[in-house]
Amino acid sequence: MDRSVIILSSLVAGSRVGGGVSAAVLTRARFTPEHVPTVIFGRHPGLGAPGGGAVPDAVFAGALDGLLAHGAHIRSSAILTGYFASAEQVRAAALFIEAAKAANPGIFVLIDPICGDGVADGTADGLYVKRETAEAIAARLVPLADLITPNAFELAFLTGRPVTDTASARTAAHTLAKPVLVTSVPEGTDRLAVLLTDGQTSCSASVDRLEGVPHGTGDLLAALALVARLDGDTGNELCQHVTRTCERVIRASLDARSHDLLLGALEHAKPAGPVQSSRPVLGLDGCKAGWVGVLLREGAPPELHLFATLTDALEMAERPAIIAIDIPIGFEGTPSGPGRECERLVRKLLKGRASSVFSSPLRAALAATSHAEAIALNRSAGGPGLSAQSFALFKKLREVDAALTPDMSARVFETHPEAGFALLKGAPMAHNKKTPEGREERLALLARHGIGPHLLDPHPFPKTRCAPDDVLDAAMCALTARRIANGEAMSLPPDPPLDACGLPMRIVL
Ligand SMILES: Nc1ncnc2c1ncn2[C@@H]1O[C@H](COP(=O)(O)OP(=O)(O)O)[C@@H](O)[C@H]1O
Ligand SMILES: Cc1ncc(COP(=O)(O)O)c(C=O)c1O
Repeated sequence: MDRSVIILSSLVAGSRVGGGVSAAVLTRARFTPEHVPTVIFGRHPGLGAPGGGAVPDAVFAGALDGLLAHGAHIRSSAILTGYFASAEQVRAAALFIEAAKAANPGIFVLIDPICGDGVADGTADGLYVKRETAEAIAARLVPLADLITPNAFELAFLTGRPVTDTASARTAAHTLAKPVLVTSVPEGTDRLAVLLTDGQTSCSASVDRLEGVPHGTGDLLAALALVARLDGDTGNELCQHVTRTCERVIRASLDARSHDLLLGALEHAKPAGPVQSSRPVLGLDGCKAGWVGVLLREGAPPELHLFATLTDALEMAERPAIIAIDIPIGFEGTPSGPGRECERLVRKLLKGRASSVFSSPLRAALAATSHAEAIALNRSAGGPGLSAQSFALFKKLREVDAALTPDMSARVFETHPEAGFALLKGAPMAHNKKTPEGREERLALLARHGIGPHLLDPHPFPKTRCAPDDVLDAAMCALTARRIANGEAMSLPPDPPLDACGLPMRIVL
């Protein structure tokens, strides 16, 4: 399976709705969209005559046959369906999904049963697609879904039950006997809830009901849910994440007085935020024993952890939502300057302590097994020689590089604790971190930001397993992880280049 996703939905050129929104969200999350349009419109039909028209049924079905012949369904991670122009298109989509599931049982099918909006009383008043199209979606597509994303009206239509609040939404959703993510469930008069239920458990998140919200929010939320699901999120984590991210995009669009959703606000390089800070965050630094971590959780004291491997940290039971790590992520093939761009930018911030920013080796040098070989490989790729200190980190660099994939870049971030301390203080630290004065000034800053001295002082580990400054650095990384989770962090550079493996080369502070 590769990271492609097949989208069967509208193509609305001028408005941020339909399959175009799904494709944009997936692209930002580094999936490759394969979009078969059901209609080609110039603008959203709600804004006036949309122009264009439906893709003829035979053309649509023919394109699906072509995709099957091309093996797209075998390579793809998921199929996402949305807006359909006819019942015949729905039937063709159902046959396509059946064939895809037969060939690739792991393929994930998300059905967004787009058919109407309005009073969710279980009747057909409020359908904006033809009734037979809506009925075909209910009869043919819903049974094939791994996740369904109706709004309150659509859930009521699919189940014949009124949906007036989260309790009635839950009852209606249970009758579908499938995981359902219901959007726009009224919660009193001034809030809207998103409810996720899988038959056994359910969870919800809610937002203020806002005026003048652009079209396309349902498409945005469904695509975000698909990305989250493919990245392994489930339950409350998924529900909170998609609701908050959708809210952020809506608010950014309203702030900019845009009639369309401003998808730039998604900024995949940055994490979703402001997220529920109840999700734990982890700061990590390499140490002799492996990795030392400081875990921050809302309402609980900070915790120290030692991990033998990075994978142990990534998979720890607390499942930190954001992990900030003091180790380079992403390597250049040929040098863009002295070190990666992010390292040059951080050096500028750290006048006086710029030597603490190490220049990463080039990717080719990572394979070296001796210092001499590392120097030779780095030079033959066009880079400078490498210090013994830098070669000493190679084992850790390789471990991180092997463990991370591009889809983890919304969870795992490279940071630089010296720059983090400088940001907290407003100036670079006065003393080297290995001196008693340097330790004192760092402990004091950490204590002021909620990581009290008792956790870190006296040094809690044998020095043969973890050095005192490693723990301070991990604590600083944890504070940065919390800034990232709260949407307060900055990425250097803001729009980072990707390395050959698709990893963003950035330092986040
Ligand atoms: N008026 C609004 N105020 C605040 N959030 C909204 C509003 N409209 C939509 N949203 C958010 O977008 C989500 C999806 O929008 P929704 O209108 O339900 O999709 P659809 O386009 O399928 O009808 C909602 O669950 C909610 O989180
Ligand atoms: C062509 C078309 N019309 C209407 C809609 C419904 O959009 P909304 O619920 O945002 O008004 C969609 C959503 O994808 C669409 O693609």
